[in-house]
Amino acid sequence: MNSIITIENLSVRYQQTLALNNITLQVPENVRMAIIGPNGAGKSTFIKAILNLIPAKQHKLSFFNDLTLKQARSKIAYVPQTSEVNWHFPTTVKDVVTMGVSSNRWGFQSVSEEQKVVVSHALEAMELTDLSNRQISQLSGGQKQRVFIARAIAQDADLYFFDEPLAGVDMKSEAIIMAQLKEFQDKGKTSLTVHHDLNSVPDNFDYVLFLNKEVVAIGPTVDVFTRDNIDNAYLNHSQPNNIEPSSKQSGLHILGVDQHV
Ligand SMILES: Nc1ncnc2c1ncn2[C@@H]1O[C@H](COP(=O)(O)OP(=O)(O)OP(=O)(O)O)[C@@H](O)[C@H]1O
Repeated sequence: MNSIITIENLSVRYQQTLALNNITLQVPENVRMAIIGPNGAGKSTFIKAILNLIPAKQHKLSFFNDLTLKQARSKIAYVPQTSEVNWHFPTTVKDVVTMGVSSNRWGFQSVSEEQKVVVSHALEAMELTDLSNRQISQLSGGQKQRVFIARAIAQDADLYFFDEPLAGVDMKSEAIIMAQLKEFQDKGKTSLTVHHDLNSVPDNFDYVLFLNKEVVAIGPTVDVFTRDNIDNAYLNHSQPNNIEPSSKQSGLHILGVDQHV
């Protein structure tokens, strides 16, 4: 198996909270992987620790078989939760997407004609062309998500991380985003997506990581997306005390599990 990410013994602690405990896993190349688990399971922490955005306990981590994060960084794109972005920053949709192609984050004057075409295609793919000159503060939730996904498309990475790209989005945006994940895979790329709707996992992801502070299961959707693993991830693990059940867990009800975590 060609491993695009190899992780050994990754643990993360925030003061009193052990967010991730001794994660060891491999992600194969060219999968469309969903990261699922209840609120507070450590899904966002997992992505941030892999990308060295937060400190983790001593562990081993390699990308594209044997590259360090520093060596692999130019091949990696990350789309954070929209809540982590300063939407009042005075900039336009097009300028944000242009950041995907510009090595000098704010030096748009250095963008070549070729790069402008890449930006234009990314805007088109996310159906944002008409909104190109709009300030990012004046976008709907779904449009905001699509702006950052367009930036990731423009980056032309090989490995993509999406943290809850469907949070707060309308159905149109959801369809556009899911189609884009498929397109990434068709182009040989790998994506890891924090996802909350269990019902839509089988149709949209071919690989699944069930996470609840520890790895509950990981593998092809057809093998690991089972009732037992869902129960193990959502019901059988002890939960952090500070987590409130939320609407994000509605997928559980639809699947017929009647207990809250
Ligand atoms: N900056 C922080 N300081 C302290 N604790 C934190 C911090 N960030 C996250 N945590 C805690 O770490 C645990 C894992 O959080 P994380 O956000 O990774 O979970 P998650 O699975 O992404 O949750 P959700 O589905 O609600 O987004 C939770 O108990 C959370 O409260």
